[in-house]
Amino acid sequence: MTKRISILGSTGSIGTQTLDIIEEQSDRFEVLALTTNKNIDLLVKQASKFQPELLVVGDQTLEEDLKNSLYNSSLKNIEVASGKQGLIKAATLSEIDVAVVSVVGFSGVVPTISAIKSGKDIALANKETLVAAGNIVIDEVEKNNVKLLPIDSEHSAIFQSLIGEESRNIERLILTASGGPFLGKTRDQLTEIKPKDALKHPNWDMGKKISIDSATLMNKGLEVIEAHWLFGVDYDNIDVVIHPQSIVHSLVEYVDGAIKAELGLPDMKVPIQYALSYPSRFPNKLSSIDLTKHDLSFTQPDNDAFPLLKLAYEAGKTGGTLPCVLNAANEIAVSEFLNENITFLDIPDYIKLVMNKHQVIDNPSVENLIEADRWAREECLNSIKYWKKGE
Ligand SMILES: NC(=O)C1=CN([C@@H]2O[C@H](COP(=O)(O)OP(=O)(O)OC[C@H]3O[C@@H](n4cnc5c(N)ncnc54)[C@H](OP(=O)(O)O)[C@@H]3O)[C@@H](O)[C@H]2O)C=CC1
Ligand SMILES: CC(=O)[C@@H](O)[C@H](O)COP(=O)(O)O
Ligand SMILES: [Mn+2]
Repeated sequence: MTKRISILGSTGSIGTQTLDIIEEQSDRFEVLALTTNKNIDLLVKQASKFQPELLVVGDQTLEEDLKNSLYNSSLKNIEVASGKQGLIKAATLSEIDVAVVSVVGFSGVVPTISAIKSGKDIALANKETLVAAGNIVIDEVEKNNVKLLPIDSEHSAIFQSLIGEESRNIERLILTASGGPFLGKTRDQLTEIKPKDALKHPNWDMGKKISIDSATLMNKGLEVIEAHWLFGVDYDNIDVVIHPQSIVHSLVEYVDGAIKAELGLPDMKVPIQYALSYPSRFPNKLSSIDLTKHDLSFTQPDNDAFPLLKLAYEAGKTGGTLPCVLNAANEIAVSEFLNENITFLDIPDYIKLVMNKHQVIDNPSVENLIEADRWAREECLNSIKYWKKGE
């Protein structure tokens, strides 16, 4: 039977790789909806290849442009929607079996929760959704009895390492981190970092936001919180090790001392395909590794040069709206760093500033989270403006 899919964020790094897999396995999948934020040229190209029923552009001002691009073509019968409601529509289409959520940032929260409430399985790349709204997402997954399948490489590795095991036998999860492009540098050596240097990830070719998060180690902090919610493991039982080769994608240690892991070359198509084929596996010409050609090493993270990993643990342990605020302030700080309005070393300082001002709400509702996200973005931007004025 073919699986019917919506891809939220089809024009991004994960979205385009998901479509590559679907093209390679075209008898197994059917694409019913595709979404972009602004890249309507690529969206239309994707539509002509995959013939979905619905196209969505996140930026509402581009809805007319998208309609015009379709008007004089064989695609004119495709439905068009835009904005937040459009994303929800794509995530909840009655005919789909699974929503691939590969948008970036907090924009994934409401569509993901809506899809779960409509009984859809979720293939989740968008870690920010679990960071900001993990309590609600997991609640809804249980209530609606849907599958939440991780695409993030570390979480896919842990998910695979947990198959056949009882959760009470987990001693700890061990997330691997590449260390990013500045591994081994001291804080003093990070003062002159430019966005183009921070965007050069040593092992993975990814979107801009996650590439900067990898360079600051915030990506690993977000992944610790993501792992806590996905696998129900306490923060004290989640460790991070630096593994510069990104070949061991993460590990699980059990109470008897045995460790299970998933290994492979750094290639996101493997975890994407697994999320779509689960519980089965499909043969594919995906990367195969020659283990004799790789030395594997593991060291401790440097929390002085890269303070965001520790800060994310603190936010996760406090819980409530604090992880949502950490995420929102990070989204703003990363975007301001990419626009060269703040320095690389400013990123953690602004996030801490916003977190320190926040009044945490426990057991937040979706509305509480939307408000905390809005507040933290505004607070972070205002703090940046204030400090820049004083320069
Ligand atoms: N790339 C990777 O290898 C990995 C990514 N992830 C996670 O997957 C998610 C996607 O990452 P990645 O593919 O790299 O990101 P990209 O920036 O490459 O793509 C993001 C996608 O989301 C769309 N988008 C961006 N902002 C919005 C918005 N406000 N509303 C609606 N759509 C939006 C983009 O549209 P447009 O094209 O117009 O910008 C694009 O389609 C992130 O959460 C990331 O952390 C996890 C593991 C690995
Ligand atoms: C591919 C993937 O899952 C990314 O999250 C990747 O792990 C980022 O690399 P870092 O380990 O440098 O954060
Ligand atoms: Mn990852």
